[in-house]
Amino acid sequence: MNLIIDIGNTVAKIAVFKDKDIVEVFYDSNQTLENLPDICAKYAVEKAIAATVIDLNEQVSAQLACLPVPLLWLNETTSLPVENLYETPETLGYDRMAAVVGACEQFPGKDILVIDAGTCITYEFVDAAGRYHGGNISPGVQMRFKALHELTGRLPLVSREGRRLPLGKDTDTAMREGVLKGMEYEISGYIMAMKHKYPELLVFLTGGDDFSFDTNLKSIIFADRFLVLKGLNRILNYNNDRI
Ligand SMILES: Nc1ncnc2c1ncn2[C@@H]1O[C@H](COP(=O)(O)OP(=O)(O)O)[C@@H](O)[C@H]1O
Ligand SMILES: CC(C)(COP(=O)(O)O)[C@@H](O)C(=O)NCCC(=O)O
Ligand SMILES: [K+]
Repeated sequence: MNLIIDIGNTVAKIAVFKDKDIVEVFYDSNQTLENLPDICAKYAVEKAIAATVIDLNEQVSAQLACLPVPLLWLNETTSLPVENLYETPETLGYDRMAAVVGACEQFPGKDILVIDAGTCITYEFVDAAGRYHGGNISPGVQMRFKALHELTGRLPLVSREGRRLPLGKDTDTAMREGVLKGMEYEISGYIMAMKHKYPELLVFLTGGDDFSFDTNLKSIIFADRFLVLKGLNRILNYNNDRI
């Protein structure tokens, strides 16, 4: 079995895979990886892969250093089943690459836009020949709400849940709709622009912040919450002989 560890800016995701299939997924603190000992005790793990977009504290580094199985760190030196055209592979967040690999595995030979809505929203493009062209980074939903509150004198911290109106009638509804509609327009804008350039485009939506919105583009959109984990699993299997 494979142990997959994806350490994000907000949450760590840990999964166990058997071949290509997810057996179980855990959400954990990125400061403690509390569930890791139990997971290792529960499953006959043979090898592991980890990707992180944060600097790990001593506790987490030590936990990973003493895993009882070989551990592959995903970084710019890792062999990948796609070609990486990012000009600074050493600064790339490898959760982005994992999502791309996960998408290519499901639809090889397709032009794909991957949208990952987590702490940040990332947009990645990989072409039908398996070349990752790069992509864009914008603020995630919680970050938008937090920025409006923290960088102004009078705006409260508004939560995503609550009354929605097409045009705000008070501060709460104005801010909620401003953030959520802004994200929806941003996401559908990317999809439309890329679809214009690549008519056969497929789109994957992933990340912890669920997004379903009205669009006539629905038929080309696949939602897959576990795309990064699946991509990491694919990369681990791809590197089987190298770890
Ligand atoms: N079970 C869960 N545990 C933690 N966060 C969750 C969960 N389900 C949904 N979320 C949402 O997912 C967001 C984190 O998304 P994620 O893609 O994991 O971020 P990152 O990779 O940047 O850490 C949180 O801001 C939260 O709103
Ligand atoms: C863009 C990100 C902050 C996204 O992180 P996440 O929302 O998944 O926690 C992360 O991939 C990152 O720190 N990237 C480094 C910069 C780059 O990819 O070029
Ligand atoms: K993200």
